[in-house]
Amino acid sequence: MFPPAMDVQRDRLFGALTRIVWMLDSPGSLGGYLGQLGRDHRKYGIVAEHYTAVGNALIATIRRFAAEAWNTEIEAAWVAAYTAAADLMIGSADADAGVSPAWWLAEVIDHELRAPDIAVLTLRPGQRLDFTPGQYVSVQTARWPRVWRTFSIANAPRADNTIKLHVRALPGGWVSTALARHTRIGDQLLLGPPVGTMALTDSGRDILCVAGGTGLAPLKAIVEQVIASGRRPGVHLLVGARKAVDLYDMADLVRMESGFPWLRVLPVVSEEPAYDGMRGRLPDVMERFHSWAEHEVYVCGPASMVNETVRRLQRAGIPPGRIHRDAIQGES
Ligand SMILES: NC(=O)C1=CN([C@@H]2O[C@H](COP(=O)(O)OP(=O)(O)OC[C@H]3O[C@@H](n4cnc5c(N)ncnc54)[C@H](O)[C@@H]3O)[C@@H](O)[C@H]2O)C=CC1
Repeated sequence: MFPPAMDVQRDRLFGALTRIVWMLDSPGSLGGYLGQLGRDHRKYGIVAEHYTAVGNALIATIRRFAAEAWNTEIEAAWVAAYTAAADLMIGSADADAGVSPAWWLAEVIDHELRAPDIAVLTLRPGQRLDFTPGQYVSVQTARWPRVWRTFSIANAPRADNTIKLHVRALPGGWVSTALARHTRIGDQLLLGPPVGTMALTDSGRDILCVAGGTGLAPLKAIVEQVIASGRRPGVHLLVGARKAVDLYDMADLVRMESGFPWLRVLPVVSEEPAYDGMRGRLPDVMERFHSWAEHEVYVCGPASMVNETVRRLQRAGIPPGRIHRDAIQGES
């Protein structure tokens, strides 16, 4: 079910276990997370019996390495936690099976290399793909069977069911390089179900979006949704790139801006002293530019940039509930 190189899969399993243990005290969020995880696992062909096999192997492994720390009480706690998690995943996979495919076949209908390493792909899934702006999908290419990598959907839902992905070819990134450099119009890709919890809230507040690199994708989808909603909040979209040549979506963003006067798009370049526009690192520019104390804020990009930006927003007194980010597994 999984690719020969298991590094990413192992990280994901460990990440999921860690998250389950941390979230045991908040069953509501744990249920939402495991529900998505269960639906997402359908694309591997996983069925209920596999959960029993994995649970037995997992608990045997922990027992062995825990050595003297292990006792019947701990074993019972692990079995209860694993069983509850597996039941939630199986239940949501079963419910999903009645209404949605396990994966989608999607045709590449457009492929533009917008910067030396960045491509924007337009895909047409063969079946209806319902999603919420801000969500992401896992993608598999024919070049790398069973290797899935996640990319955010970069548009709000469209009548023709097409979606766009923003892909930077990373050094050593199998899927990202295949998508950016070796994929052509007419190729078929596999998509997993849309997942992720970053979504537009209904607060009516003005909005700040801070986008680093291709982290622009889900934020552009959210801004499109604001525009389509008919609401008129003020929206500031800070778009960061290291070099001006990496501002790969400006033509589209400027078009959006001219059609929606409440939107201001602010490109920021961090590593090109001669750049004739706003220069600096995103968290610094964000602080310099304005006070965002009353805004709803959405942040996406490299993990270090997101962490730093969120830290500064919290320091400025913005409550955590108004800061929206998503943990997305990047290419490795
Ligand atoms: N392609 C997609 O659909 C999505 C991608 N992402 C993530 O977004 C990231 C995008 O990466 P690249 O385009 O390569 O971005 P990049 O490395 O070129 O950086 C983009 C911007 O972030 C700033 N930045 C980078 N590190 C920073 C730090 N430590 N502190 C402050 N600012 C920093 C840069 O100055 C620049 O403005 C990846 O980590 C990817 O996993 C997240 C969601 C969706």
